[in-house]
Amino acid sequence: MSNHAYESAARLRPHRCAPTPLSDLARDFALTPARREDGVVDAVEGLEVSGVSVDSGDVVAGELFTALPGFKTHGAAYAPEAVAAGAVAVLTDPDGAAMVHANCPGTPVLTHPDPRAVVGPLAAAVYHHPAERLLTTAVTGTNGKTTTSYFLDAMLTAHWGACMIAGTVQLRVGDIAVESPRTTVEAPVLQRMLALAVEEGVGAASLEASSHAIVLHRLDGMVVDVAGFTNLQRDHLDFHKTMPEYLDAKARLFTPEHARRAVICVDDEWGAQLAERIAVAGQVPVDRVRAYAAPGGRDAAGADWWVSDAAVSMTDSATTFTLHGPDGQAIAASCPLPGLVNVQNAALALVMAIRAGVPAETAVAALATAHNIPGRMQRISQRDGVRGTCIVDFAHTPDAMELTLRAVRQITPGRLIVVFGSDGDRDRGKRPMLGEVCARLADVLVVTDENPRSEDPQSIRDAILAGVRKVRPDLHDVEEITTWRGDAVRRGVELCGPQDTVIVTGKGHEPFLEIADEFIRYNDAPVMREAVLDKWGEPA
Ligand SMILES: CC(=O)N[C@H]1[C@@H](OP(=O)(O)OP(=O)(O)OC[C@H]2O[C@@H](n3ccc(=O)[nH]c3=O)[C@H](O)[C@@H]2O)O[C@H](CO)[C@@H](O)[C@@H]1O[C@H](C)C(=O)N[C@@H](C)C(=O)N[C@H](CCC(=O)O)C(=O)O
Ligand SMILES: Nc1ncnc2c1ncn2[C@@H]1O[C@H](COP(=O)(O)OP(=O)(O)OP(=O)(O)O)[C@@H](O)[C@H]1O
Repeated sequence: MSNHAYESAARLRPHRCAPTPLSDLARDFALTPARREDGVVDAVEGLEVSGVSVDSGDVVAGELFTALPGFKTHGAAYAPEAVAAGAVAVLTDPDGAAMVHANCPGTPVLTHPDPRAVVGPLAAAVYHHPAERLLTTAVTGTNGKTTTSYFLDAMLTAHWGACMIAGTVQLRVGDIAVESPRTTVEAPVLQRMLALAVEEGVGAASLEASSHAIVLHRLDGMVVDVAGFTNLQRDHLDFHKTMPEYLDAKARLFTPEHARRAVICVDDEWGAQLAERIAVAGQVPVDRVRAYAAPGGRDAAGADWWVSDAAVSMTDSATTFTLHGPDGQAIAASCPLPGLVNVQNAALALVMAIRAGVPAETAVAALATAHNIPGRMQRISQRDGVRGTCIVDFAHTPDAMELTLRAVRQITPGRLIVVFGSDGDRDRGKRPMLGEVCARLADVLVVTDENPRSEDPQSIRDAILAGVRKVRPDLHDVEEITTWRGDAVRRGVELCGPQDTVIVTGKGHEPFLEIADEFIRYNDAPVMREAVLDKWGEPA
């Protein structure tokens, strides 16, 4: 998937970018013109660049190709492709320089001991520091980044007229929206998007910041106006090794190099620690938000903003709550997505928006309309006496599934139907666990395929069903759809009565099914929409 998405992200470039002399970049970023084997030093005088790329497949004429030493290979190996696409020069580390000299004899090379660390600030300079001309927010945390960043998108758009999005689901500037290759794109891609946003008169940007991105310098070179933290849960320990190390990565976002203000959810112990750390450092003003106390979490004491009276409305599936502020504010809000986790996301987004200068009433009104987040509790049909509630969601871990099903149960007077599967070539242990959670919390289970990849789909379904049988050997309402995921979604809708909810989980916004080594275009939302239309027709 990433390759398709990465190619399309190439469209998000400014139309004009005044070129920058390479010698200025060499001076400002301590880049050293490389010395060739014959002793001659590469000359950069008179050369100019009008863009930066770290991927050879992404280079357009006039750009500087930055060849990074990678985890798998060295970017210098791809310099010939970059030069063929029109790269003016190559920036790399001393190891890469020899490789580029050997393979691209006429191309000047600059070196830096750590090109990954310098490419963000360098790209910001080449694109003329676009972040300084926009209002920017960034959300980090294990869960809730996408949802919170879409709530912010709605709030910032309501106040500034338009907002750019860069996150897991989408890269969007003005009318151009493309699939996102990852949660946080490489620094040059981000800087280009910001430059395009400035050109297009887009006033604000809502970004997601993954911990990988923070560690790998993808956000270097810009200071976001308001950075927010949702929560920290066990994840990515292959990359960060321990939870404290994982928190350290997130904490870097809340330093003056990266953010002007911090808004931290202190519902879990990690958020509380982080807020404390930022307050002690005293460099970035911090607001603490308590939406609810997660197990091991703190109570309202120690929070600047806190939530009370959270209640689910059965009529429109929204959750209402009151957000109290440090100046005695009592802001009545309605979050269009069910569940306490979304109250956390909504409360965080409201405080971030208010700190970004959005009037509270504008932010509250925008939040109430923000129910159409692709694949995040996305409502395709709303219960109205005739039709049932139909939802597409992204939950794909046992914890997320549990939270999601509990939230959906609260808005379901009838039966809860879940359509789900589990990934192939990934964590096998979670398959029976997903089966167990669904068997405990739902009434009807439709088991299907997610991304079988190289595995036999039957064996994945069998593992899920073993989990189901372990906790509910008596459960009869279990169906296995072996043909095609779309058939399972249609079956779920077919089973859904007027008091029921059907939720399809696991793929959310994702636009492909990965079967064997093929990427097949597929998305749950349009399939469910078509099934809803076939069953009930257009809503009155
Ligand atoms: C672990 C990690 O983050 N790796 C990143 C790292 O890759 P790498 O060091 O392995 O790169 P490599 O394959 O060795 O290639 C070396 C260099 O050659 C370049 N290259 C490579 C091939 C080619 O044809 N042309 C070319 O120019 C690459 O762009 C790279 O700069 O540097 C590359 C760009 O320089 C990133 O694209 C790559 O992200 C990979 C694709 C990735 O999957 N990252 C994931 C783990 C990630 O970042 N995930 C987080 C979200 C996590 C979450 O919350 O779920 C995210 O922000 O999406
Ligand atoms: N605040 C939250 N706390 C815990 N779980 C959450 C929270 N918000 C959402 N979730 C769960 O996590 C899933 C993914 O939500 P979301 O996409 O907003 O998070 P994310 O951090 O962007 O994750 P990803 O990068 O994988 O998209 C949701 O389907 C929901 O089940």
